[in-house]
Amino acid sequence: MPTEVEQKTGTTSNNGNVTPLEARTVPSERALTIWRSADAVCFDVDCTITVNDGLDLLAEFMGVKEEVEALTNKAMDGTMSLTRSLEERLNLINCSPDDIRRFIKAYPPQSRLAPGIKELINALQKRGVAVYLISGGFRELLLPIAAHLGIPKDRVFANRMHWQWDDETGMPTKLGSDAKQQQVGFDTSEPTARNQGKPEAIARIRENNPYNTVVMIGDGITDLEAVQTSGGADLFIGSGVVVEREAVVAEAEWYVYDYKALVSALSRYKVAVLGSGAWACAAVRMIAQNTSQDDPEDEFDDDVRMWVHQGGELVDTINSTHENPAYFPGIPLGPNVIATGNLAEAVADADLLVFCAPHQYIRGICKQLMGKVKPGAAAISLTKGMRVTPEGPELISQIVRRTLGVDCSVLMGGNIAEDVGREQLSEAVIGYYNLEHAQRFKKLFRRPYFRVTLLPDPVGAELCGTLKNIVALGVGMVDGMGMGPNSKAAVIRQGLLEMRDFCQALYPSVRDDTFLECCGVGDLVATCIGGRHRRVAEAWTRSAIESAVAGEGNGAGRSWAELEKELLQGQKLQGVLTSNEVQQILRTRGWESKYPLFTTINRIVNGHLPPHLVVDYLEGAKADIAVDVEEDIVPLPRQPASAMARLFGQLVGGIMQQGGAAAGAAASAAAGAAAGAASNSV
Ligand SMILES: NC(=O)c1ccc[n+]([C@@H]2O[C@H](COP(=O)([O-])OP(=O)(O)OC[C@H]3O[C@@H](n4cnc5c(N)ncnc54)[C@H](O)[C@@H]3O)[C@@H](O)[C@H]2O)c1
Ligand SMILES: O=P(O)(O)OC[C@H](O)CO
Repeated sequence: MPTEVEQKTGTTSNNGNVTPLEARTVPSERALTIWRSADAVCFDVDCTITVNDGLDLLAEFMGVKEEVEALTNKAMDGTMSLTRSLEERLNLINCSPDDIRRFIKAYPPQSRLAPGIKELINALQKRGVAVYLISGGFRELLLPIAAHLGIPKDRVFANRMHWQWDDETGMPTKLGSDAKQQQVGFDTSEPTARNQGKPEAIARIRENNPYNTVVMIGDGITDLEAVQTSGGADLFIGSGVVVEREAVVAEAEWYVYDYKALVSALSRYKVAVLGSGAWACAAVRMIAQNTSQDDPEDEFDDDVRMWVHQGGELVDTINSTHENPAYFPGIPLGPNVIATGNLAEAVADADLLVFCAPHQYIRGICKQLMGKVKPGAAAISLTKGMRVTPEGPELISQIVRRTLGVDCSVLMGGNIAEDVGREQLSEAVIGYYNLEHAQRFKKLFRRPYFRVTLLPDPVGAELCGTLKNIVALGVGMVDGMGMGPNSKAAVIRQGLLEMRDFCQALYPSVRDDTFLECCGVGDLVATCIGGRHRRVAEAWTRSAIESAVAGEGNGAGRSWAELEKELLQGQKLQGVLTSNEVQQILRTRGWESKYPLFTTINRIVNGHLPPHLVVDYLEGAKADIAVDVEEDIVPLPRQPASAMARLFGQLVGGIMQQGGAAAGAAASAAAGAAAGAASNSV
């Protein structure tokens, strides 16, 4: 086998042929897909044994080596018709059945198998792939090889010798002493007896078997024909394991010097999910359903590894009960989900990486993964959030790409984890740069209840998933004040508008129609109806009002951290952090007034304005609030300033005096006044 250097420089290989510069040893995606989905693989016998289909060796055995070899090469190089070359070779060899028996005894198949061929055929057969031998050689010489490789006789396509029958003994024999008269001939009606015979043999195989995908592997020009004729093979793989032919190297879509390359390309994609929260569990469940499913392509390894941040007991519980009681109780993940607390172990050998942890941890996870990810792996991020650095914003998929050097798509949509776990209809898009990776991920995620479409706007999709969390906080505030659907719809509409403007201001390539997709308006509506951000923001607002009414805690109510812990029980509330991150961008770019809803929500979240102003966001954004940019970029915001809290308390007190249950309506009316007061007092 030539070394990599020899291949690249076009030097002479060990068999005397010149290796072309462009040896196609790296399969195209097309070739890989066909190879992995093959129902039948046909081998030319020449590339399964170290000496040309036995005929050359038989020639040596019969003492006519050089003459026969020359004829073989003429047929292989296409300079002589196959039929003629066979006739002439057979005439020269001129053997009897007894000669063949002696020959096979002298050269048993196991002594001349090509390196790695048995392992390759075993691997194919283990996968349920039908293996054939198709050869321009002779059945009489090939059947022992087929038997040794575990290939049934009826899967051997080759020529058949004709024998003369001895009048005396009734046994097949050769005649007389004159070589010319001893010719036994062969059956020229077999397709393999002529050029174009291999595609014809494959067409026959296809006629008699329901194969969708057939691959031909060989080292000669007649093998290459298998793919150049309609009805023949879907893919030709050139083999340089035994002999390398320039014409074949030049034409083969994929060329191998070692059968190990084919065995390893057969192996299925291994999947690792990084995260074990509710959405990670819903995702791993879908993935595990798909990888364990019997599908014709069978592209994925059944087992799916899931990294569990907590490790320890939770890992053991998941592996023994196949459930994650901490984040996804009552919903089975699947017996083929294998949890591990070891990040490196989770990604070892993984071809497909699914990132699904809260956004604030992704950078740390990636740092730990540097140098541990398989080269050529592809990633997808399900995480909603972004990072803001002094240099500007960085999306989660960008962090993955930058730190690990792998392609990273995103999967976004209105996907409340528990609903997906209950197999209720949900939609998602895969935003992608690399279409082939996106298609593979689509196969990994799509389920009858989970519709996945591809969207060539990865940035738009990811930012939508990030920004909707801010709007959901606003909707939760509206709920917390007891306001109805009209007010929520108004906040949602303005939120969608600001989401679009913000995305396109930062990334002008983001498409308008992305906002009408399930990652845009779909996710926004789902989160604002049933998400945790809405729920926690509602509780936060109610608590603030109650505390103000009771005159306790300076009207501050309970903190976000406290409510996150109590209501989400380990799940993370990313929207508060995202609001601060987005606000830093708005502030540093002087865009706050262009995004009045985002700005007002951020000021409310941080206690600079009362919640009522969420429905009067134009006023909220006008308030002249001095904030320390650096100080604001903290994981959880500080409590309201005491001056603000007092103001908030007075305001709510006034509202409550106006009519108890009607407080919500009154609150919105009072919001304008509050904004003015707030701007004066902070
Ligand atoms: N929950 C949903 O319905 C849903 C739906 C769609 C998208 N998402 C997004 O998916 C991502 C993950 O959400 P989720 O619901 O799976 O999890 P989550 O947001 O509820 O967070 C819990 C997970 O965070 C992990 N965690 C806690 N501390 C950690 C640390 N220091 N380092 C690393 N991991 C840590 C926990 O182990 C647990 O797996 C988020 O970005 C979220 O916005 C969530
Ligand atoms: O529960 P939330 O608010 O984090 O939203 C969950 C998902 O992002 C909805 O698609």
